[in-house]
This record gives sequence, C-alpha cells and structure tokens, in this order.
Amino acid sequence: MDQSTTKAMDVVPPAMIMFVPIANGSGGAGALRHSRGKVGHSACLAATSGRRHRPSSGSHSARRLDVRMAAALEQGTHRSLTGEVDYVIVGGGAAGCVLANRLSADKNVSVLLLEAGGKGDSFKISVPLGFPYLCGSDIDWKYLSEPEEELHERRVYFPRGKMLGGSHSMSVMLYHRGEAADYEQWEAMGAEGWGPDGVLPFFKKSEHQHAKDMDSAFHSKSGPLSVSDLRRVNPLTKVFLEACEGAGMPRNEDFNNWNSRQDGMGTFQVTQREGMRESPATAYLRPVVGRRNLRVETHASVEKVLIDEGSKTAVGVSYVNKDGRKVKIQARKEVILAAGSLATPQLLMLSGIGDRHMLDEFGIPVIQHLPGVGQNLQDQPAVMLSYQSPNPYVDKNKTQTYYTERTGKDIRSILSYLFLGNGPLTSPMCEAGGFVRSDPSQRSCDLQLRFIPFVSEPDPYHSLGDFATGGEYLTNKSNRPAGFTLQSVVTRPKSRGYVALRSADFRDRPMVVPRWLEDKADLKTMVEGIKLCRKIASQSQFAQFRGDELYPGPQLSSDADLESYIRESCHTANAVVGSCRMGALDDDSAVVDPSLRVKHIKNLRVIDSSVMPTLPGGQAGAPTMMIAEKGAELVFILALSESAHLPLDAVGKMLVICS
Ligand SMILES: Cc1cc2nc3c(=O)[nH]c(=O)nc-3n(C[C@H](O)[C@H](O)[C@H](O)COP(=O)(O)OP(=O)(O)OC[C@H]3O[C@@H](n4cnc5c(N)ncnc54)[C@H](O)[C@@H]3O)c2cc1C
Repeated sequence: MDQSTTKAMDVVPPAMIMFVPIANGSGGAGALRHSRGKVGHSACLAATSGRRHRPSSGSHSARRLDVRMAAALEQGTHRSLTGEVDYVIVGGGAAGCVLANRLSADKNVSVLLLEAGGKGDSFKISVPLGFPYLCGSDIDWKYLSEPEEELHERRVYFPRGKMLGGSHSMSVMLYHRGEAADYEQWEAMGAEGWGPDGVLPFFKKSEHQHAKDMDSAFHSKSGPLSVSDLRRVNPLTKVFLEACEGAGMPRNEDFNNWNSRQDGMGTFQVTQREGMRESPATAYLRPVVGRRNLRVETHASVEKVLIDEGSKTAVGVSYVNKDGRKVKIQARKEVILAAGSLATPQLLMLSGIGDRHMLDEFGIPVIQHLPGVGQNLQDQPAVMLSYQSPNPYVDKNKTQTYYTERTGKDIRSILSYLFLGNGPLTSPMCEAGGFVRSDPSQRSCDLQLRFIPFVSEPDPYHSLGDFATGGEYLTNKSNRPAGFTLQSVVTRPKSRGYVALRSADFRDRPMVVPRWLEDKADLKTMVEGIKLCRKIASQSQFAQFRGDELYPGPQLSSDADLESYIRESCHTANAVVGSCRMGALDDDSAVVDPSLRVKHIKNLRVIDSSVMPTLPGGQAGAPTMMIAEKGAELVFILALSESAHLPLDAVGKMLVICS
C-alpha cells in the first residue's frame, strides 16, 4: 500500500468520547483512558464558552494572567493523548485557536490541536510596536513567491506566523470586517448561508468591544476577542486626519458599522488588551488550555491527511513531532485543516486531493481530482509614499512623534508601556487611514489608505528580510531619517494567483504565484492611490512636518513612471486568502461546500482563511475568526444530527435558539 493512503482504519462510530486522566491528575504522558459520554446540550454551552473564560480586566492583572496562562499552556502542551481523538485540528493559527476553544467546550469530545511552530508567548510578540522585529525571525515561515515578469522578476516575501495564534500573532492588529456587500457577494457565489445575516452573529460572538458608544447591532461586549480603540494616538496621526479633512475626505467613526458606508477616514480599532497584542492564542486558546479533553501539541508538523481510499474518508493525520518522530493519529469524527491559505492547499495536495495532473507530476496517488485546490489565491498588494521630516536627522530624537528605531529604546516609552500600558509601544504603526474609491464609479471602496508615522522603504518587507539576516534596517546603525509614510492598499483585488506544489516533500514550501497585477484594474487603483496620498500630504496641515518626498520621489509623476515604481516595489498587505474556495455543491471549481466540507471526501473540512471566495474589503483576521466560529457550529450541528438522528436543519434551528 502506498504511504499516502491508509486502508480502513478502525473508525469508531459517531459516539462522543470523553478523555479522563487516570494517573495522578497532572495530565502526565499517556495517562488517559476513554469513557463514553452522552450527547447533552453541550453544543449550546459552546456558544457561551468564551465568556466563562474571560481574563480579568484589572489594570495589571492582564499581564499577571498572561504569565499564568503561559504556565497552563506549558502543562497543556505536554499532556499527551495518544492514538485517537475525535477531532484533529491542523494548524494553531487564527482559525485553529478558535476551533480548539469551541470544539473542546463540549467535554464529551476530545480535541487535538497540532501546530508546526512553538507557543508564541514571548514578550516581544505581545508588544504592538515590536511587530516589524517579528518579520523574518524564527516565528515566521518566510514564504517567497516565484519571480514574475509583471513584478520585474522580483520574489515577493510573505511573512506568515509559525506559532500558536499563527499569522495573527505577528499581525498589525487592525480590526476590519469588510462591508455587508462583501458577504452578499459570497452568497451570490454559492456560499449559501454566508450572507451578511449569516456571518454577523459570528463576528459578534467573537468580539469583546471595549469602546463606548458602538452600535450594539454590529458590536458585542461578550466575546473572547478584545477589540479596542488605540490607547495613544500619535500627534502626526492627528495631523494626517486633519489633512484628510482638508482634502475633502469624510470622517468614519466605525468602519465595521454596516448601516453606514465604509468610505471615510478615521483611527483604526485594534485587537489589543490593555495595550498588549490580543491574538487568537491569547483570546481563545490560553484561557481553555487546561481543559482535559484538549491537547495542544506544538512543533508538530503535519505531513498529510490519512484517507481511506475505498470510502474516501479522512481517518487521521500523520505528523512529525518535536522529537522528529513520525506519529499517526486517528480522528474518529473529523480532521479539520486550519493551516492557512498557503499551507492548507499544500496539505490537501500532499494528501492526494487536488489537480490530477499536478499530483501525477509529483507521483502522489490521486484520491480526488479537485482542480480548484490552490487556485483563487488573493492578496492585497500595497505601495508606499514616504516623506522625510524637515530636519530628518535631528527629528529622530522626537521619538514620540516620528517613530524610528530609537522609539522602542526610549526610556519614556518603555516606562509608559510597562507601568501604564500606554505610549508609542502600544502603536500598531498604522494608526489611522480609511477606505476610498479611486474613482466614483467603483461599487465599493477599492483602496485602503494607511498612515504610518515612520519612513518606510518602498518595499518594507524586503528591508525587513534584510534586517532578519543581519542587515542594519531597524538598528541604531541604520541611516533612516525621521518622517512619515502613506500606504495605498488594493482592498478588493480583482487579480487571482495560485499555490502549487514544489515537491512531494511536506518540508518544502509550496510555490506561491500571487499574480497581483494580472488584472490591470489593480495596477490603476495603486496609481490613483499614490496620487491621492500626494494630495493628502500636500495639505497645509503637514507643512511643518513634511520635508522631501523620498519614495517614489517627485521625479516620478506620470502614470507610466508610477506603474513602473509599483512593479518594482509593491508588497503584501498580508491578506492572503481564497486558495480553497467555498462554493455551491455543484460548483466543480470550489474546494469546500458551504458547510466547509472538502468536496467528495468524508470527515474532512477546511476551516481557515483559504475558504473565502473573495477578500472582504479590509483585513483578513476578523473574517477568519468569524469563519472558525461559524465552522465550529457547523461541526456541532453535524455531530448532533448524527447522534440524535435528526436532520441537519432541525439541529441548526435548535442551536440558534440555544445561543
Ligand atoms: C505581518 C502580518 C500582518 C497582518 N496584519 C493583520 C491585521 O492588521 N489585521 C488582520 O485582521 N489581519 C492581519 N494579518 C492577517 C491575519 O493574520 C491572517 O489573515 C490570519 O491569521 C489567517 O488565519 P489562518 O488561520 O487562515 O492562518 P494562520 O493564522 O496563518 O495559521 C495557520 C497556522 O497553521 C500552522 N501550520 C502551517 N502548516 C502546518 C503544518 N503542516 N502542520 C501544523 N501546523 C501548520 C502555522 O504555523 C500557523 O500557526 C496579518 C498577517 C501578517 C503575516
């Protein structure tokens, strides 16, 4: 038998199985036995589980609690359930952490979360302004795209988090959902049940909104994920907002209120708790890591899903654990892929699910020809406009206004962060910006603008990669002037790329072909973005803060010049989605159905950012967690309907009433 498949493993019928420690209760290795439990109203409990595990919100208590949670996580990651579990979740990122919390809320089921990276609990991760220092470090997968002519043969660097919390643990923390029309489009593309009314309850279920006066129709204060206003707004950010007004742009006080237009400028909300990064790991996983039916295994790299060839049923996964040992684990109920938009399609292909021709090319036995796997890749390309300040090297000492590599070393910033949870170190860098239409005929905003009180190179990620390999970017030696940057992001891109296998070895990164400029409309949007940013920067409000334009530089002014600059320097805004698209049951190009089940394969779902049919205009983190919230409910509905012998619809309605 070929190694990529497993003949009928002993699949236990759908009965709930509880794991109970039999040794000293300390969760010692392998000290567990199974006991059968009944299906109760546990799925209803799942709907409120986040609330029961809320960390306290006392001033310094969150920091202390973080330490306690880290200790619990330490124990949790060493607890060992061997052999078989009910649910195996592959990838402990944004979606994986949500799923681990919600599925293990039913204490009658056992859940194993496998994460290739580590715990991701170091201090540098929790300090918001430290975000650039995470890029290129050992908690980053550091993907590189294939060279493309359209991008002047550049390889684009894609940071992706390799730790619990995934990419969101190294994110910029902006909290955006897109607008209602984005989800109407999902539904129109065959994602039945994923329209605005179908997704809003799950955004709210996730959210713990700290700002006052937010419309409760769109916000909630009872979810696990802390969402807040900025603790400190940089003086230059305020200048930027005044300049936007000067340029005739409207204000928007809440980009996530679907009763009003997304258009307008304002400060961004962030996923932070008391000035510290809030990731899916801190919000969802750490509070529940002590649950006895949940095992979290880090440094566990999944190589493929084990699928029974005859019945086309996922029965488990094989992975390499932290000791380098190959382990097979059986999933009695489901395997759920949540490895993100680059790794999930790779894992499907390595498991024999994907385009037949590609699998043949690498000698992988085809279990299911599914040509959509890896296609429909979307991301938001971005381009920078940077100015130095009038006294660029003297102004480097104004560390509270111009962020430079000195800001993080400034004693005022450090003390303010440590004792008050405030100051520049709480900044996500992009503190303000907004959504605009590059021309009035656009149906939705095609541009997101972001203001950064820091001089960025044209391709900041290239420079960050250089820094990670010993370069001087971000060090005291760097010759960076003080200044500021405006970033134009294609927020609803029309171009589509793809992910393909590079080899049949799971340790090789897949090929990533972003094709950002495939649709010339996206190029045009970026050109218009630079022009609009120049207009904002030329307003009188900036007069005393603006020196020379550094990038692209005033000599580049025609559309052709700007296009060339964009090809040379556009970079990712980190919203990589769509490579395992959800669609209607009869849509052959879709990878998962609206219940997120992989087409033609039993007991296998994809629940992560890769299922998005299109990018909701904004960042991808909040929509990913929404997908995982709704995905967990879909998993419960199936489990309940099977054990109670009820139709799926009836169970779905019951759950709505319970929650
Ligand atoms: C630098 C950066 C900035 C960002 N800024 C923002 C922002 O401001 N706002 C926002 O909303 N979003 C932001 N994002 C995007 C957001 O983080 C992602 O959209 C979101 O995390 C996607 O969730 P996911 O669960 O699909 O994948 P991920 O969060 O990437 O999780 C996938 C997980 O799977 C693990 N994994 C992969 N392969 C395997 C394997 N073989 N075995 C086991 N585990 C595996 C990975 O290590 C990772 O932990 C940013 C992302 C980055 C990288």
